[in-house]
Amino acid sequence: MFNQNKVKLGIAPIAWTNDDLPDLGGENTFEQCVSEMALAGFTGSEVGNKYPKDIEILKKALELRGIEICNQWFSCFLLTKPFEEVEQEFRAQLTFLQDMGAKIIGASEQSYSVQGQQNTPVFGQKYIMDDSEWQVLCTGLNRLGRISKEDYGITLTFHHHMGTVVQNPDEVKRLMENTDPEYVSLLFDTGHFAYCGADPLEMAQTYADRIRHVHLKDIRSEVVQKVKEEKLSFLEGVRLGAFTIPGDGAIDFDPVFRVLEAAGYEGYMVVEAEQDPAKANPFEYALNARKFIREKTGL
Ligand SMILES: O=C1C[C@@H](O)[C@H](O)[C@@H](O)C1=O
Ligand SMILES: [Co+2]
Repeated sequence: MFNQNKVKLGIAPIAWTNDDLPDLGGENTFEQCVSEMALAGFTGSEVGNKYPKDIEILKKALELRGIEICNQWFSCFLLTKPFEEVEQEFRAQLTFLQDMGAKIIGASEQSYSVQGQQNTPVFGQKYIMDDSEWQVLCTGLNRLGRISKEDYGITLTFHHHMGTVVQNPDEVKRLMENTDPEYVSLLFDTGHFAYCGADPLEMAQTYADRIRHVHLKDIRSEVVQKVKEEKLSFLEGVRLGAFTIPGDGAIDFDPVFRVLEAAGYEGYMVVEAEQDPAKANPFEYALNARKFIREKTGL
């Protein structure tokens, strides 16, 4: 059994409004989004573009609904920007997260990423780092992780992601082996592992002791196959429904939950299932995801 007091459930606003494809759910308001998250039984949220920039307004809106910010995506450009520039942006985001009471920051290396390019195929076009770039990335992440831990009390988790320099299992392995567990943890995203052809269960088993944040997303295999065959971009795949909520796709979540449970996982598990809200009603899917997690974990 998961420890009911130590494991919390969140959901990402990306199912209501997709920041990478703003026409998806552009009509959904911030208030609708956070109200439906709470109604569906979630207590945590990540941060979307529609969230109020005024921190007091944001805090009040979340408090009214019993929701807290549990993580926010951070785009690192360690390979292509001076470290000091990355550090400055990182500290600004950490200041916000600390103010919001969050304990996690989810970093992704976005240098050379094709994830946001509408017309670049996501399979076969990703950038491969050379040895010196690996060195820059791992050293930079260790430095950022130390800053977030020691100056802000926030854990840096690294988000492996389709179309980025750290996508495949061998890349995640190299990153984990060459970063300090004290400063760099793993943001385990079931959907991104399954999408690139990795086994989320094997990844959970391998990195159980490094996982400090979880994104629960499922994939529709036939859509991922189409993305591969027709050389589509990551975002075209999102529009077509490559991702969905846990329990609605190809991933067997049961053994994954058992591995996290056995490892004594503590922290947030966040449903993150970006798809077209016109086809997949976000409130309905949030309710279904919550029900699925309750049935599989008792949480
Ligand atoms: O954590 C994430 C943040 C999104 O912006 C991203 O594209 C999505 O796929 C994801 O896993
Ligand atoms: Co994710």
